[in-house]
Amino acid sequence: MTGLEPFGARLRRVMDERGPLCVGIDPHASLLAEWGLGDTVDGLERFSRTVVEAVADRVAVLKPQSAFFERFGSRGVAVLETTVREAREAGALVVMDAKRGDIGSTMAAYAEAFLHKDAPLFSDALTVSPYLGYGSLSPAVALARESGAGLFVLALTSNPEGGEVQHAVRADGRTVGATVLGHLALENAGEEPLGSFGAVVGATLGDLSSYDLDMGGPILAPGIGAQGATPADLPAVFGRAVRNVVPNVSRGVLRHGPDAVALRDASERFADEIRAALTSA
Ligand SMILES: O=C(O)c1cc(=O)[nH]c(=O)n1[C@@H]1O[C@H](COP(=O)(O)O)[C@@H](O)[C@H]1O
Repeated sequence: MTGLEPFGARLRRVMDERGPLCVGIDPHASLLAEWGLGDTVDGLERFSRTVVEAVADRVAVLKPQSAFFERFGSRGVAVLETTVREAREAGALVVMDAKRGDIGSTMAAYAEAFLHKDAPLFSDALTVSPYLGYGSLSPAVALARESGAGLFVLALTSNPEGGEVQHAVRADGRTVGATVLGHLALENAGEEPLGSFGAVVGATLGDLSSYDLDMGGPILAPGIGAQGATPADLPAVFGRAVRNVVPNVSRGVLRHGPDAVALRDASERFADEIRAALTSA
């Protein structure tokens, strides 16, 4: 299989051209209602298309949250396929937020579903959970390398409950989260200008100076906007690794719809605030 150029290289380029913002496509039932849309497949389709038309030609990354599409069954998944295709055609990279993770042999099938270049849901990268053991992700790592796709592996998540697993200290004295970051550093070794194997680290987490976040790959940083973090927090949370951060905003942008201009303006405001925060870092 001839793959695309590696995800990390493609991501670095689009981040340099457009800035690093990732807008999440999270069609919550409450947002569909606020937009005056039905909680229906038609509403889902109009919501997703509006977001793609408003911002896919200007942000680096769009991140559809699969659950909000799966909720509608096969017709919702069909909308997800169209959303991914149209976002990619407009020049954004698509991170499929499906947070898959399973025993290795099943993980191979999840990888085929999202990371095989001929799959209907092929995406530039996929969020995955390493909490069945990092090694269980090997089939996804292998297929991502072959396709020129990437992974974002949950390391230190934005939700307060995550700490009981991720900050837990192993027998060797390292935390579970640091162990995940260590695995990613090995995957990305020697990859220039940026590796394809990223971590998810919440922008809400405050001081992370005890973690080595500089692992050669991108860091997807959700939590800005609705979860309380701001672009100004990024330098303090991520330190030197801030140059590799892809900050995600979902509801903070989406609540400005359904007007496309208002959505675009909201996304530009976050992009400007992120640029200002990174410049001062
Ligand atoms: O993997 C993710 O994207 C993710 C990881 C995490 O630790 N926290 C987190 O909020 N997310 C996702 O990021 C998005 C955040 O949405 P907002 O809080 O509306 O900006 C949702 O789609 C979450 O599922």
